[in-house]
Amino acid sequence: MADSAQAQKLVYLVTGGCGFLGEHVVRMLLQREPRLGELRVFDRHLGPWLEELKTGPVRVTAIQGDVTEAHEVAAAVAGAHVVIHTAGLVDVFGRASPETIHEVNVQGTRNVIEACVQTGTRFLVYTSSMEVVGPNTKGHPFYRGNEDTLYEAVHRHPYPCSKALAERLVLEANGREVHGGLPLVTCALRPTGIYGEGHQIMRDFYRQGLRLGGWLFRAIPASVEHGRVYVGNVAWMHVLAARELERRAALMGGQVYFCYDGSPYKSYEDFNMEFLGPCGLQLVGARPLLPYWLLVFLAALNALLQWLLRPLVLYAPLLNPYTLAVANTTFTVSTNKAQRHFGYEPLFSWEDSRTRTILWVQAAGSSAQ
Ligand SMILES: NC(=O)C1=CN([C@@H]2O[C@H](COP(=O)(O)OP(=O)(O)OC[C@H]3O[C@@H](n4cnc5c(N)ncnc54)[C@H](O)[C@@H]3O)[C@@H](O)[C@H]2O)C=CC1
Ligand SMILES: CC(C)[C@@H](O)CC[C@@H](C)[C@H]1CC[C@H]2[C@@H]3[C@H](O)CC4=CC(=O)CC[C@]4(C)[C@H]3CC[C@]12C
Repeated sequence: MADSAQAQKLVYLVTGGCGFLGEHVVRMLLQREPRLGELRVFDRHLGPWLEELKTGPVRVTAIQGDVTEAHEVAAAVAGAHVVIHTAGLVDVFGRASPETIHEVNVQGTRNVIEACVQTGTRFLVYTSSMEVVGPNTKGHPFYRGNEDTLYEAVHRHPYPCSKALAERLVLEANGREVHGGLPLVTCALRPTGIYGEGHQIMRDFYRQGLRLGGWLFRAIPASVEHGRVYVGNVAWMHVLAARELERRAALMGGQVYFCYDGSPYKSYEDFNMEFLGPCGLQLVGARPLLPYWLLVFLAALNALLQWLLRPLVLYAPLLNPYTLAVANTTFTVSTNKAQRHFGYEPLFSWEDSRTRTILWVQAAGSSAQ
């Protein structure tokens, strides 16, 4: 990619490009990557909105494919200059089996790496997660931590296990020789809890509140802080990292970067109310209405019901032992590593992020009526 940016038009591939984050990455690339010649959008489920993107100056190629199929990945990667790998199974609610989560998140990532090596693609940005670090199974808080903070990352749940394994594969692949003899350059971005237009969990909370007459009931102490980051800023960090990865390969190659912005540090539920409150919902209780032991019991009951009902119907409520433990453990980050290494600054202010999200929730809610 050494030629001048204006002269050479580059080919980018975004896996998972029709997902919540992926769509924002696709749109951000089209708006803010002047070197883009072709944008390949690879996803198991292609969105109809892709068609509207095909009328612009950049060639947009929609590829329906599965990252667990190595040949499909290789065909999509061949000829790409940069791969942004966001595809994954984001499941902490027991919808998919542990085997499927591993197959998609780990083997799928392995397939992307091998495709880069075999076809000569040199730059790979991986969407990792805060969950690679924690919260751990011991409930240890991670308070305003950074990439160098010592923390005992202990996982049992399939999702964080798969993200940690995949991230390690990506970082270890940095420096491998690709077809053509040059080295592969990789980095991993670790977003905290992403919110914004298209966040299905936020929509589920909104609809749950509507069903309960406009009320949501506090389950987590307000003192438990959970890091959140606006999806537009996560997309921007991906675009910036992909752009700078060649020029700063020696500095960025094999590195991880937490991804966060100026969104306030609040409990998960209080943060959600920044958007659900203006949409008419109220959070009942200055402190949790139920004792923690009862929440633990109800979460375990949900897990039992999920197991019993699985042959008949998928029962996957928000409350389960894992989501309760994560929500109840402080996890916030504070770092400038991405700013120091590749000049990342949030593109959207907290006020702008909040307004955009509120407008989306209102539209999503009205469609739910
Ligand atoms: N949502 C969040 O709060 C966070 C998400 N992340 C990571 O960001 C990435 C994107 O997550 P979201 O946008 O939230 O999830 P999402 O579920 O909205 O998007 C994932 C996309 O990947 C696609 N996909 C899944 N399996 C596939 C397969 N086998 N082959 C091809 N495509 C496949 C899906 O169709 C979907 O479009 C994931 O890697 C996730 O681990 C990281 C931190 C926080
Ligand atoms: C039912 C109540 C206990 C309620 O408060 C539960 C909230 C719970 C659904 C969320 C609390 C924390 C969230 C996770 C966190 O943001 C980190 C994540 C990173 C990812 O890579 C994927 C999503 C998630 C696991 C996110 C999922 C939803 C929560 C567990």
